[in-house]
Amino acid sequence: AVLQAGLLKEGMCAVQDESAGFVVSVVDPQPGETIMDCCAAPGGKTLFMASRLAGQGKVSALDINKGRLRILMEAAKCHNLDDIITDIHGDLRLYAKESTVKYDKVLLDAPCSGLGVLSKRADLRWNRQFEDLEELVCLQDELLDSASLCW
Ligand SMILES: C[S@@+](CC[C@H](N)C(=O)[O-])C[C@H]1O[C@@H](n2cnc3c(N)ncnc32)[C@H](O)[C@@H]1O
Repeated sequence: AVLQAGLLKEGMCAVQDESAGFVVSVVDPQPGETIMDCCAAPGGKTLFMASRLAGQGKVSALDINKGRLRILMEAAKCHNLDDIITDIHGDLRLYAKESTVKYDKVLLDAPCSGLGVLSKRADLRWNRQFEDLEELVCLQDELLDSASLCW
C-alpha cells in the first residue's frame, strides 16, 4: 500500500533497518545542533537525523564516493531536507586534517566487513579474505581518529 500510494517516491516516508534507526536515537539530534555525518552516503541516517532537527540546525554529510553522495542529496531534496543537509565530497582523513570546523555531534558509520548481515549478503561468505579485514580494521582506526577531530 505504501508503494502503491507513492509515499516513498514523494518523500513522505522512508524504509530503514531498526538497527540503523537505533543509531540515530543514540545521537539524539536536537533542534539547533550541528552534526557531522562522517561516512554518510547513501544517507539513511543523515536523512533521519536531519528530520529530527525540526528545521533548525545542520547536518554535514561527508563521503568519499561522489555517486553515492549524489543519491543522498537527491533523497534530501525529495524529503525537503536539502536546506538542512550540506554535502561534502572528500576523504574524511584529509578533511579532518584541513578543516577547523567543530560540530556539536559526530556520527561515524565507517565501512564494515558486512559479516554481521550474512543472512542478507550470503555472497560475503566467499568474497571476504582475511587480508581485506586487516585493511578494513586499519581504515576504521584512521577514520575513528579523524572523526574525533571534528568534535
Ligand atoms: C557503511 S557505509 C555508510 C552508510 C550510511 N551511513 C547510511 O546510513 O546510509 C560507509 C561509507 O563510507 C564511505 N567511505 C569509505 N572510506 C571513506 C573515507 N576515507 N572518507 C569518507 N568516506 C568514506 C563509503 O563511500 C561508504 O559510503
